[in-house]
Amino acid sequence: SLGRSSRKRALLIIAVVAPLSSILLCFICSVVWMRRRRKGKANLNNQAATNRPEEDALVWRLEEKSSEFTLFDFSEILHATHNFSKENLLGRGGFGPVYKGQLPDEMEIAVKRLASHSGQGFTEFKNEVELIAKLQHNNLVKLLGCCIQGEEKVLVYEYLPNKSLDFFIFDANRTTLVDWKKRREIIEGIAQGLLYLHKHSRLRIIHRDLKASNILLDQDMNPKISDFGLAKIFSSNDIEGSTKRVVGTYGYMAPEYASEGIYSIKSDVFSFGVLLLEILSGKRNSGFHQYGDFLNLLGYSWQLWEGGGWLELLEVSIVKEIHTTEARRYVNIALMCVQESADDRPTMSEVVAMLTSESVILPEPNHPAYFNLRVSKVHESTSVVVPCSNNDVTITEEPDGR
Ligand SMILES: Nc1ncnc2c1ncn2[C@@H]1O[C@H](COP(=O)(O)OP(=O)(O)OP(=O)(O)O)[C@@H](O)[C@H]1O
Repeated sequence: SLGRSSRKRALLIIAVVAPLSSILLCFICSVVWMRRRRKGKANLNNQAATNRPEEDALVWRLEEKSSEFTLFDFSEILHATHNFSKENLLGRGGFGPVYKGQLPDEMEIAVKRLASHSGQGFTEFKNEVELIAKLQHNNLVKLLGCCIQGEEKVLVYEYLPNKSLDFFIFDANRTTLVDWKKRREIIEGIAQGLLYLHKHSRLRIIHRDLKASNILLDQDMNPKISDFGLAKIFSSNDIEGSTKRVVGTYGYMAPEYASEGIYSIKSDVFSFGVLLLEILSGKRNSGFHQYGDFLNLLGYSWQLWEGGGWLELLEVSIVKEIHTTEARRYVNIALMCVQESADDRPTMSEVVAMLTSESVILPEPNHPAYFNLRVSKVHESTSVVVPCSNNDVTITEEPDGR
């Protein structure tokens, strides 16, 4: 009877294990099949790609460089986004709409469809693809792949479910969802992401459009810097550039970049400083808001700093959570970042050191001339591209409404 019962048990185990292992086998086969299919499609896609040499070269380079990078077929993108349906629309940026999508393996994605009328479309797209494909950091949005087919240029990113930072910090109903502890983690995450771009990635990258709407939040509210289409690659000796076409966002641009088109890692530091003031205060630097005598947050912050009333700058919900010494330190760091002279601003390595160690002594920030400015026409928080002569100050017009 002992033998019979162990035979029974063996039969029972076989009855349970056999179907399970065949399900597992089917699953592995279908994953392999899907991968092969995608690779095959990518190759077909390459052959079918337009004959423009620039595009061909891009496709070739992508294939060679990054094995994790997927070249999607346009039909896959259409399927994932329900034909770019309204329901899937996440929002519109300076270079086109962004849609939520889902791949056949249920992975959620964000699909950025480059507007065909974007003046700098292909170049911006090409930069973005080339740059992000190489970057790996916890505080950067991951680019999963792209699709180039005829006039269609599409970027596929990991989907981040918690929207962007501006959605929380500038809305009185949501601002309490990000307490001081979370804000501190967000500030440090952004600083680490930017430091990686400036220093620790293989390339030197200047973001050029850092702002609250370009900070996306994952399921744990960790910050991820997005939108690298405007960034530039620099060789290790080249830390500054100049352009006749200023690309950035009103309110976040360093004075030398806005007026002369000069950008450097220090113009990113300026934008970081503005962002830091916004996170501390819950107020936008530019917009229709008026802060005392000043039409922007920078002037207002300087006024409070010099009068010793900087505690007033802080968002009311965080005032009770933050120690006065720590609050002063953060305002001090922010004001150092937005100093008028790029040379006076700290590097992101220094910023990270100041943020993470209380033993780092902070110098007093220099009083900038724009403290006295009454900026009257700066009012948008959307990326703009403005032609810029190296002699003229161009931030005088309102950007086009979209
Ligand atoms: N990876 C993503 N996951 C989830 N939502 C995203 C993702 N990327 C972008 N979005 C959302 O799509 C919208 C448009 O984003 P996009 O980056 O194109 O423009 P923006 O940052 O709002 O503006 P601009 O182009 O002026 O910088 C935003 O609401 C953003 O939150």
